[in-house]
Amino acid sequence: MRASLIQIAVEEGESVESRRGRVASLVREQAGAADLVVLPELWTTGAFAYEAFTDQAEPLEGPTYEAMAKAASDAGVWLHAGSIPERDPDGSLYNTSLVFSPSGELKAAYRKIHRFGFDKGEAVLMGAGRDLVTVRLPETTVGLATCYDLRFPELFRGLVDAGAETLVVSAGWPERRRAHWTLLAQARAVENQAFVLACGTAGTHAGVPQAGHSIVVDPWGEVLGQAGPGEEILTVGLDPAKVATTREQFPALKDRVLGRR
Ligand SMILES: O=C(O)CCC(=O)C(=O)O
Repeated sequence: MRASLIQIAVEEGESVESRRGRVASLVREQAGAADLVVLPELWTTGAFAYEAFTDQAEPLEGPTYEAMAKAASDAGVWLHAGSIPERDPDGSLYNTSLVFSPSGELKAAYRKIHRFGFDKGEAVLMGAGRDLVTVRLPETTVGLATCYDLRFPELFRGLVDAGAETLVVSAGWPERRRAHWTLLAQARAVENQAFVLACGTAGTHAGVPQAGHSIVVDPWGEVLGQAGPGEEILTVGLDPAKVATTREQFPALKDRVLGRR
């Protein structure tokens, strides 16, 4: 199985419409190169462009949904389309990730559970998701997480309990905490004996330089590939069977004592 993480630069100089078109083209270019394509968090607005959340919020089946469903089916790939600022029919906002099948059908939507910002930004502007979400691909079961979620190991353990073998993290992680990003991605892979595919953004928006350095880690904690700081497509080959062999050969998950389901 091949996965491409599209680490785009999110900058204010580019309109949301233009970025949406550019990202759709990049997804289409993955036809034949990847089975699964992953995009970052809130790439239409930027994860720190708080004012734009309200201005650019869209219904679940809004313009980003439409463009990404079409890009997935044109390319014939599974597409984790990153997240959008979703406006619920009741008016509240959520940071919602979308996963499309190669025929362009929505297979999963995940509302970010842990909102970032403490008492400001996303934490006050957006509602919190409540549900863990997994989606079955032909070769692996994917568990969904978004950015700040990476700091909460219990979410990932819950996804593993729900059958996840590949953990996809869509993010807009800032450069100033890049060391945490790499460390936590590896930790989540090792402790859950799962692949971690973590896709962030490049560039600077709302005055916050982004970390880039999207990363793919295997169930033994080995880094299969890591992007640099700029815009880049990171394509990595994965052997999905490595989850089962790692869990069989080093069965630490079976030795859980606390919180076991
Ligand atoms: O946890 C962090 O350091 C970054 C989190 C973040 O930027 C986000 O969730 O948008």
